[in-house]
Amino acid sequence: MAKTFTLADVSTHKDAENGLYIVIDEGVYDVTNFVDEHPGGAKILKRVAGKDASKQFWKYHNEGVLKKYSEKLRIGSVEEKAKL
Ligand code: HEM
Repeated sequence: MAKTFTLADVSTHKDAENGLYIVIDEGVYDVTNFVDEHPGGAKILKRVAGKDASKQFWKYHNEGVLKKYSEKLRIGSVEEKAKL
């Protein structure tokens, strides 16, 4: 969890081969193994892989969802954002 990523690092993880990472606020989440169980569907998650999906995430979920899944999916923080 202590790992820090740049947005450029995250952007290289946008397909099954390299894994699917998404950014929500200052957190980086590895959703590679979660896409197929995502209640909102795999397609919508794959579309934002490698990107900052904070805006989309907060449109459809609340804090409770993030808390519940953080332990399983969060792999680190975004370097640029951690400094803000
Ligand atoms: C770590 C990332 C994510 C997790 C853990 C997650 C988890 C969930 C869960 C548990 C639900 C079921 C509804 C609920 O309990 O609120 C859901 C629904 C949904 N999610 Fe996600 N989600 C993630 C990212 C995203 C992103 C990035 C998008 C959009 C690009 C998205 C779009 C949706 C949509 C459209 C629904 C259905 C909402 C509805 O039926 O009203 N999700 N997600």
